[in-house]
Order: sequence, then C-alpha cells, then structure tokens
Amino acid sequence: MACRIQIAQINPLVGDIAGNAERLISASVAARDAGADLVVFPELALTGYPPEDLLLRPEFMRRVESALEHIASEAVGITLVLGYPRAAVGGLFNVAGVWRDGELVAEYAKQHLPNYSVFDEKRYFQSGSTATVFEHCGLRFGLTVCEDMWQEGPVAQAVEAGAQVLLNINASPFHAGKLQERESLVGRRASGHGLPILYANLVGGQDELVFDGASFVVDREGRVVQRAPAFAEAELRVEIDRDSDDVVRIQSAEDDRPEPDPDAVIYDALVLGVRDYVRKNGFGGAVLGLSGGVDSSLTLAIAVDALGADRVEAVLMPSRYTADMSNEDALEEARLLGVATRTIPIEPAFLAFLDMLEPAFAGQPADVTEENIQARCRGIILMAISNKSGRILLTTGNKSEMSVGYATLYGDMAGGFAPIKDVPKMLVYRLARYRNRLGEAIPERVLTRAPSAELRADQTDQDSLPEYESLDAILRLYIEEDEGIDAIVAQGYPDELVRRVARLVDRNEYKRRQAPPGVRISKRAFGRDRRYPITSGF
Ligand SMILES: Nc1ncnc2c1ncn2[C@@H]1O[C@H](COP(=O)(O)OP(=O)(O)OC[C@H]2O[C@@H]([n+]3cccc(C(=O)O)c3)[C@H](O)[C@@H]2O)[C@@H](O)[C@H]1O
Ligand SMILES: Nc1ncnc2c1ncn2[C@@H]1O[C@H](COP(=O)(O)OP(=O)(O)OP(=O)(O)O)[C@@H](O)[C@H]1O
Ligand SMILES: NC(=O)CC[C@H](N)C(=O)O
Repeated sequence: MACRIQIAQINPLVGDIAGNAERLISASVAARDAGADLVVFPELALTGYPPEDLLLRPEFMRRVESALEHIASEAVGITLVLGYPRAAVGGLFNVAGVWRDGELVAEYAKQHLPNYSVFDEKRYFQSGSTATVFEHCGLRFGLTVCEDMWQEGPVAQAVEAGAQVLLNINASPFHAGKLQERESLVGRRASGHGLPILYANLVGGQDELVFDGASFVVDREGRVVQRAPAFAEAELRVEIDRDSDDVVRIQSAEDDRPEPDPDAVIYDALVLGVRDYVRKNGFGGAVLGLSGGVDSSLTLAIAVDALGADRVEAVLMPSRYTADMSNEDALEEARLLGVATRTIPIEPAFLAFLDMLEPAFAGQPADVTEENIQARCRGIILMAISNKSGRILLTTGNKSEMSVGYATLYGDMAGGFAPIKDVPKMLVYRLARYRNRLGEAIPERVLTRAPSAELRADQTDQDSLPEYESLDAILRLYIEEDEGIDAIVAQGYPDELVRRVARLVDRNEYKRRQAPPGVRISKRAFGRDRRYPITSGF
C-alpha cells in the first residue's frame, strides 16, 4: 500500500505559539481526515521563523513545551513531522520532531546553522551532529532541516543511516531567482544520492522577509514531480510506493508547468509582504501619499492587491510645484483601482513654516531646506491620518533612492512600512508594466514622463542623480555584488560617476538606519542583510 504524505505549507505568526499550535492541530486533523498518514510541517512551524531574541526568554521556551504537549494529545491518528526549538543538555537546538499518537518517535537536530545574509542562527542554537531515520509505513525516512540541504554532509549521512526518502523542512525566505535555485539544488542532492526528497517550506511575510512556500517534491532522478503554489498556504499530497524492483517511487507524473514570469513572482512577493505586515500587526488598512509619480503609483497598486481597495486611502497633497498632470494621473489611478482619495494642499502649512522660520533663516537663499519642508509637511499630514484612522502609512521610496539618500528624513521617509524599498527604479517601471498587464491600473503617462520630486520648479530626478539605467547597474554591482570601484569602472562605467555613487551610498547609511522596514526581494537588501557602520572611515 502506498504511503500517503501531506506537506502542510502553513503561514504561522512569529511568537503566537498557542495560535500556531491550534493551526498545526487543525491542519493535522484535516490531513488525517483526507487520508494522509504522515503530515510534514515547515522549520520552526510552532514558533514562526525567525523568532529572534524571543528564543532567549525562558517563558517563550516554557510555552513551546506546553504547546508540544497539547499538540501531541490533540493531533492523533496521524504522524507529524514538526519544526520547533528544543532546550536540551548543551543548549537550544532547531529540531524536526516526529510525533505519533502523543509520543515523540524521533527528533533530529539541525546540523548546519546559517549565519550569513539574513540568518543569525548561531546566536541561538547549537548544532546537532547525527542523522535521524524513522520507520513509517514500511519505509525509512531521513530528516534534514533547511540549511542542512545546502551543505555537504547531512544528506549523505542520512542515506548512510538507511534513509530511503528524505523529508527536508524549511524556512527559506524569498529573493528573486530563489525558487529555481532551490529546485536545482534539491534535484542535484536527490539524483546524487538516489532518493526522493520532499521539500516543505514556510509561507508568509515576517517583517522584511517573505517566505514564498513553493514546496515541492523531487524523485530519485532529481526531477520535480510535484509543486505547491507560491505565496499562499497550501497542501501537497504525495504518494510514495515501491515498484516491482523494490525501488522507492513517487506516484506522480513530472510537473512540467512553465516557469512563472520573474516579474510576476517579485510582484506577488511584495503583495504578500505588505498583506502580512499589515494583517499581522493588526492594522485596519493603509494610507499613502499619491503623487502621480511611478513609485507611489506602484505602491498603491501593491497595497490594493494586498488589502483590497476599501482598506486603502490615497492622499493627494499638491504644492505650488505640482503639475496638473500629476494630480490628473493620481486621480485616474485611484479611479481605476477603486480607491478613495482625499486632497489636502500643503501650501498653507508650507507658508506657515516659511513664515515661522524667516527670522532663523535671516535672508539666506532658498535651497534643499525648503524642498525638505514640503516633504515634511506631507509627512505630518499622512502620519496624522494614520494616527486618526488606525491605518499604517506606507512609504514609497525605492531602492535606488534609499541607496543614495534621495529622500527626506521625517518627510517622504515617514511611515511604518516601505513596500518597494528593495526595488530599484528600473524594476519599479517593469513591475508597473507587469501590473498593468493584469488590468489597467497605472496610467501610461506615469510610465513615460520623466521622474520628478516636484519640490522646486521644473525639477527632475536627473538634476541630482545619474540616469537610472546606469545608477541601478552601478548600485547592483556595489551593493549586491560587493564589487570595488575599480572593478565597476572596468565594466565600462565612468570613474567619476562610480566614485560619486559609491560615496553617496556610503554617506547615507544614517538615513537607511532610520528608514522603515520593507519587503526583501533581492539577495542583498538593506536591513539585517547589509550591516554597515554609520560612522565609518572606510
Ligand atoms: N551621519 C549623519 N548621522 C545622522 N544625521 C545626519 C548625518 N548626516 C546628516 N544628518 C542629518 O540629516 C540631514 C540631511 O538629511 P535630510 O534632511 O533628509 O535632507 P537632504 O538629504 O540634504 O536632502 C534630501 C534630498 O532628497 C531629495 N528628495 C526629497 C524628497 C523626495 C525625493 C524623491 O524624489 O522622492 C527626493 C531632495 O531633493 C534632496 O536632494 C542633515 O541636515 C542632518 O540633520
Ligand atoms: N503632490 C503629492 N501628493 C501626494 N503625495 C506626494 C506628492 N508629492 C510627493 N508625495 C509623496 O512623497 C513621495 C516622494 O515623492 P516625490 O514625488 O518627491 O518623488 P518620487 O520618488 O518620484 O515618487 P513618485 O514617483 O511617487 O512621485 C511620493 O511617492 C508621495 O508618496
Ligand atoms: N532556515 C534556513 O536554514 C535557511 C537557509 C537556506 N540556505 C535558505 O535560504 O533556504
């Protein structure tokens, strides 16, 4: 008889141990009632990932212990493979436990603790050292936890210990291209060791991270034979059997779905990141300043797709420098998306500040100071609406601007969450065009006119910044690839330009440290992924 396994791709809330336990119990019971005899949950499914310093609180671990007892007594008639932290002799371990009818059958401790990029596991966990294999419906299952798959060792060790099938539980966050990276890595491990691998991933947004789910199954030849959807909770039902030659087989045809559009995948990541940040932090909705420029236009579309038009409010705040077409385009986008707007001109506040500051400025010529006052008038208005309405303020800055500091502290940087802070400007345009292919949302003129902060007469971004095409290319090399100035110049960019961009990036760390968090979609986002000193003589 075939072994029926369900991969349960769930979206826990970090720290909500009791709520997550209920979710695990109901998913287990549903899997059992649907005929599964084994259900596999992701890494640290009980606590959510990453629980960070909550792991250091004794009370947190006490709640984990009592939740495990509760799950063991409620989720019966099915075997569970479950991720949770375990306090044991020697410290805390990141484990995959096998539970059957109230009993702990086996427990595997993660061996490779990632401590690069966004990961910080060595701060909390000790490494395990041995393989764990358990018997279930006549087959021997090996266990690994996420990073174990990315390093040499644990898979071979499990095979040596007799594993015929490998269950890999994961909390693997998204970045562009990650889905393909995982599938080819796991495929290589499966074909290299000649055993099928079931890859169960977490789904959901957690602060800056988005876990995309996209769990999958590869056969012993390394082909992907089943895939769960990305960016949604899902179940994947897998049947495993032995053929007449006693070889373990997944009973499924090859999954030959076409590769998804890379822009669609990034867009979906942004939508889930915003939805979960807003929902998991208990906001009723979101508010943002809509200027008729491409950044706030894309941010609005993402917010509407994440939350629904009725939970989003767009505020137009024209100044003396705002072109008529900016207001027209902003209103047109709001109409297309069905979003309510409010118009609050900033001129009275701007004039009041100029008047109040006149003695302090003592006749000095106008400069960027006056530009920033306008951005800050908008910040005050938007934060006031956020306070009154209980809706979070979404900031609209993109990665190119955040890199070079082209944004005003406490002005357009004011807000709680920054959906596109890891999206470079050229990608902003691509994503806007992708969104319009799903249904018209962003007026064409927004995508074709020159970008402008509209903080003084006839201003365009290119008065202060290089063309975005070169800027984004240099930024990618400098920030994501860690290339030095000479190496970037050697790729054909002017020496003076590269030095200027690098200087701006280095000098604006102070701004980024004060910026709200936002969705990570690249392999090097600002935040926990790039920890630079503010005060630096480098
Ligand atoms: N190392 C450091 N540590 C801590 N604080 C530091 C600092 N260096 C400067 N500061 C502080 O930061 C201030 C400078 O920052 P800030 O006040 O923001 O002003 P600043 O960076 O001088 O100007 C903002 C720039 O962003 C542009 N902008 C604004 C708004 C929207 C857009 C857009 O297109 O989206 C563009 C604007 O045209 C201008 O070029 C200094 O006066 C000082 O108070
Ligand atoms: N007239 C306006 N009405 C409402 N919000 C505005 C207005 N001007 C600027 N903002 C807000 O301030 C942010 C900074 O925008 P700004 O126009 O200065 O530069 P930008 O980076 O080109 O952004 P965008 O492409 O959205 O215009 C905008 O995204 C928007 O949220
Ligand atoms: N939680 C983990 O161990 C994640 C690390 C792994 N390399 C990944 O991103 O998929």
